[in-house]
Amino acid sequence: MSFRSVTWVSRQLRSALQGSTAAALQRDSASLASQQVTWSRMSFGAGLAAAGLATFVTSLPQADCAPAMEKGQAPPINLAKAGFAVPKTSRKIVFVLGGPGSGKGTQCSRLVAEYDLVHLSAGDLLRAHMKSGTTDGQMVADMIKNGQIVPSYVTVNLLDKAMADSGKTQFLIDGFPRNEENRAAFEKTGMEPEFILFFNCPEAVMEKRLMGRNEGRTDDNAETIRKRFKVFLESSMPIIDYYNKQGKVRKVDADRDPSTVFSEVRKLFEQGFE
Ligand SMILES: Nc1ncnc2c1ncn2[C@@H]1O[C@H](COP(=O)(O)OP(=O)(O)OP(=O)(O)O)[C@@H](O)[C@H]1O
Ligand SMILES: Nc1ccn([C@@H]2O[C@H](COP(=O)(O)O)[C@@H](O)[C@H]2O)c(=O)n1
Repeated sequence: MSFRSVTWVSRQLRSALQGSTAAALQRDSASLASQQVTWSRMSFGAGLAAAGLATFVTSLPQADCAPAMEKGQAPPINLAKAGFAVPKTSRKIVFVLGGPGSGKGTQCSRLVAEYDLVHLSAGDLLRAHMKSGTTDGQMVADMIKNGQIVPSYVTVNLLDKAMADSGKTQFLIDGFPRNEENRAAFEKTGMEPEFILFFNCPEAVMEKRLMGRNEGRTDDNAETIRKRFKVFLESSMPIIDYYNKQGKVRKVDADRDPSTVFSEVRKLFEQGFE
């Protein structure tokens, strides 16, 4: 099914929006049109009942809808904020894997600009957590500085919470799973990836990129980069092999300029989830 295709859910939602209960949203027909486009791009269904969604949309507080509608955009919809939990099994997940500096984050940013996807970087979540002031936070800071993989209970909890808080259903999970422990812990949650987007890049290219990144990361230095490459080869590559045996890996040659890489990434996403 394609990312852009109009699904049962979006069709049901659209017809619900055209009904009398959507009167408040129909005040601005131009805004409503843009809202329909947005929903039709939310392609593969979340498996949520259309009636429930319609009730939720029409019960959104005006404060949430009005500003976005004035700009001619879709109103922000956060199912979690409205107490509407998305079942874990309805989540559509793509794991984004590749060596350190292969360009995962760069390509994820481009993907979220084009598709209705939430980008969750395991590394970013861990970096935010290390500032939490908890014992775990200090452990995470030490492990990142040494290029080690943080225990899965920390990372999986952070990812699960971020997914739930987003109120969305489609996710790019970048930099996870990094080892067998990560993979097994995620599987236990009942969620599974639709496919794996794998950025293949020579070490020398990745090293040059990381040394030039200049984002103040404690692990972007020659010594830690060496350790991260070792961990990638020894612990992360076997995970890519594992998914490859399941026919789930979509590989991209990442040693090209960002736009060329993205045109290939886009093609792989247009294949949808088979
Ligand atoms: N195709 C590319 N060509 C040249 N430079 C790139 C390309 N893609 C990304 N970069 C640059 O390389 C650096 C690393 O990219 P990015 O942060 O996207 O990699 P990453 O795989 O997410 O890294 P990490 O796993 O360490 O977080 C950044 O400075 C980015 O601007
Ligand atoms: N699943 C993960 C992901 C990351 N880490 C730690 O964070 C560091 C930085 O990760 P990036 O994806 O931002 O490069 C990584 O080297 C690990 O220390 C992790 O433990 N588990």
